[in-house]
Amino acid sequence: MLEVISAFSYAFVTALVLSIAISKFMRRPNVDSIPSVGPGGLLTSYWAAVKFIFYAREMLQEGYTKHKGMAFKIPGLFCWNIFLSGPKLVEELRRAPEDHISARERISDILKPRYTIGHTIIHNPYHIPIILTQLTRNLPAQFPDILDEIQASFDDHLQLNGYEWTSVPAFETIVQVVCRTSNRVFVGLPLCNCINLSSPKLISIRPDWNDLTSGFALSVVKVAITIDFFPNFMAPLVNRLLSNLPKSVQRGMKHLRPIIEERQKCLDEYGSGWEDKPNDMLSWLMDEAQGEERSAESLTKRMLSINLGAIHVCRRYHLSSSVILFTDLLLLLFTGDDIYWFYTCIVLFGCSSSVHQSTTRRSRSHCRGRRLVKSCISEDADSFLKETLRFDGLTFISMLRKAVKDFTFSDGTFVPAGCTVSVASMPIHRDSDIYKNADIFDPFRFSNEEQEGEQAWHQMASTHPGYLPFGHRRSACPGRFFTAIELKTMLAHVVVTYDVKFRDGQRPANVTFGPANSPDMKAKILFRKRVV
Ligand code: HEM
Repeated sequence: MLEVISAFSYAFVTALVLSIAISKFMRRPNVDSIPSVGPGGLLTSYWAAVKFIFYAREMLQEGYTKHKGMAFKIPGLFCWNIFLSGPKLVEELRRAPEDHISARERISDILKPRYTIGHTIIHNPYHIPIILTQLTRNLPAQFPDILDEIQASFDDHLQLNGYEWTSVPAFETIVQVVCRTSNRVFVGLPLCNCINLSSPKLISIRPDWNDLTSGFALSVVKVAITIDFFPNFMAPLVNRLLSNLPKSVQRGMKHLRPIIEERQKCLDEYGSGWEDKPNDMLSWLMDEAQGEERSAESLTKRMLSINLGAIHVCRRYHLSSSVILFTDLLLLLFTGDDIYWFYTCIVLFGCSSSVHQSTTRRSRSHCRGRRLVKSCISEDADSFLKETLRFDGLTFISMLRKAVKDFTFSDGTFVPAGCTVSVASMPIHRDSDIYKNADIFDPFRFSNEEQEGEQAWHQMASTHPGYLPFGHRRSACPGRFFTAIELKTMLAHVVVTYDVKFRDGQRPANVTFGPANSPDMKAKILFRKRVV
């Protein structure tokens, strides 16, 4: 009897999902004039949509090769996905008005902010100019803290025993390091001791706050994905059953409320004359927040959302992050012996391996600190990261948008309201008309003046129609300057401080899901203290 009931439930759920999918499909706008990759019929297009989950790279490459400089489309389960290629269309997409082609609407479709992070985060994004300007401007002042936190968090999470090799999960370790480093800049040391007048005893809030911020991103994404599978009218119910936003906000407020209240007290008392005012994200937010946004609850939601962008967002939704990039970079660096040695020599000893041979142990360790700082800002480190993003792109597409009104590009490509539009960035990054030897990983491609180095866009954080990991111009990632410094410092620290290898010397294969491409999240790497 139980078996019959369970078979019936499966059949019911399958029928429900299929009928929702078919009804959404039937309402897909007509985009017949745009060439398709894969079949486009009522049922066959489902095959193409499923194929895209496993072969996105190949399908995007096929579209790019056949329709370079134009638009092409690939069916999704519920809508047509339109992809653009070529600098002209990329520039037009960037210039398209937000009320026609909207980044906010697309991100709302993806993250369901009404349910997951709060509607106002998307519709009153006052934190974005703060990330872009205040955070970026303060990077030199923040650098000693960034370096200090990176050193401390690697120490804490690797737990090395003398010079023995220790195996750690790469992704989880990097999540912890990025989480701590970002939050050192976002909210300062565990307790803002300069202002906690009522409780001089320092109590570390860090483990729980770290736990919360690193877990928050994942839970937001899970809820958003689940809601996607239900019709709109059921979203509030699904959300109520699954969402832990209220709990997360309460948990976050336990840590942030006392800090916010103390800071507010000092602001009221000293105003602009408050000499010890903390110089961090929380303070900048408090300076700019208006009305209801000033409450501890709203500020906590805002801080959690900034963490969501900074730490790790979702593979499933083609949003990449510092964590995935750094894990990928580590795997690349320590797979290729040549790359590793060349890079190590540059970081430790300047530019050539002959210097490496001749440098004495004493002078090596003496130079270490200085070199570390120097290498963080070196063009080579920058080029290394930029090349990793180009070559092994964490997603195959960029500039995710949704048409909220019909829009026509200058070449006549007509995008009806409701369709999604993105740029096929992976084939652009591997286009040999843009990059010499595009299929070769050349860590110093952008710092080598004879190649792309002479062009204005050789820096990791600069954007260009031929380089799109952060989007392009106006709505490009505001945290890219911060992430560049954070990751270069992490890279230099790892190379200077540790020897790293895989257990069997083999890099585990990347995992792809639709247009998302990430290193194996379960990969383990071995660390040991570098012998000097
Ligand atoms: C390797 C690291 C990172 C990558 C590859 C990355 C990539 C991106 C991309 C592709 C976008 C969308 C741009 C567009 O729509 O055209 C974006 C948006 C965003 N990123 Fe990042 N990001 C990274 C790190 C960060 C960090 C560290 C922060 C915060 C400090 C951050 C905060 C944001 C925010 C708030 C947005 C939304 C901007 C908006 O809606 O206008 N990101 N990022």
